[in-house]
Amino acid sequence: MPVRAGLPVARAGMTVGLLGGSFDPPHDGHVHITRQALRRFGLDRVWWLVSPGNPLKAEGPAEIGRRMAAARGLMRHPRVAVTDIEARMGTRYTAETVAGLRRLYPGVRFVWLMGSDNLESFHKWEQWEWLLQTVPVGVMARPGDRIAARCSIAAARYVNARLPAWKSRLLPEQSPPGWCFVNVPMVNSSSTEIRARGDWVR
Ligand SMILES: Nc1ncnc2c1ncn2[C@@H]1O[C@H](COP(=O)(O)OP(=O)(O)OP(=O)(O)O)[C@@H](O)[C@H]1O
Ligand SMILES: O=C(O)c1ccc[n+]([C@@H]2O[C@H](COP(=O)([O-])O)[C@@H](O)[C@H]2O)c1
Repeated sequence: MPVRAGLPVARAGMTVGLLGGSFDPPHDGHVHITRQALRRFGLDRVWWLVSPGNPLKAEGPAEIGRRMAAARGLMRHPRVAVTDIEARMGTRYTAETVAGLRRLYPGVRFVWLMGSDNLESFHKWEQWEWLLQTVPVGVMARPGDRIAARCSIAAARYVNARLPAWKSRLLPEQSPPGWCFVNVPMVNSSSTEIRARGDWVR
């Protein structure tokens, strides 16, 4: 299948936030940070990248078709697309995905989005410094992880590249490296907790 088939459309000059995740299952925390990201980072679009599987997690997630269907059922917004881009491109590491998207969408300004728990472990990601030096990164507060994230290895190494929260709407225009932490109102949902309750069985 050509990679373009089934991929969202974006024009050169658009700003697109990428929210990668297992979405196993998707929940209102994902919806909440997506809406916050649109507003706080002044994005034209957000794309959910429903991952074939987090390379750092030993256990695989539920089948991707099921996670995609659940995500599409939950995330309804005219400027948000739920995608299986990584499965289509055959990528697993975020750096590979971002490199592929930049080739497929020349002129589109991508911003990598994540909750603060991911900033804490960001330095363990494949080619994380390349990623930070290639796309701006928008980080949103998540219960329990705000302080540790701001003291993380990545945050400390790139302290000079941090954009203050009051300038968050400038993030997409920022020449990398650039990242911004926004203290959004927090929603205390997690996929782990939903699975533990037995409300989603893999
Ligand atoms: N409640 C939340 N508040 C802020 N960010 C969140 C929240 N839930 C998920 N995220 C962020 O959304 C992205 C995708 O998260 P993911 O699909 O792993 O959900 P999760 O609830 O963290 O899942 P799990 O518990 O299985 O690790 C990550 O960047 C994560 O930090
Ligand atoms: O590229 C990596 O090394 C890497 C390591 C850990 C997580 N990620 C990405 O981070 C996103 C969030 O992952 P998860 O499993 O916490 O939802 C998802 O897009 C993963 O592919 C990427």
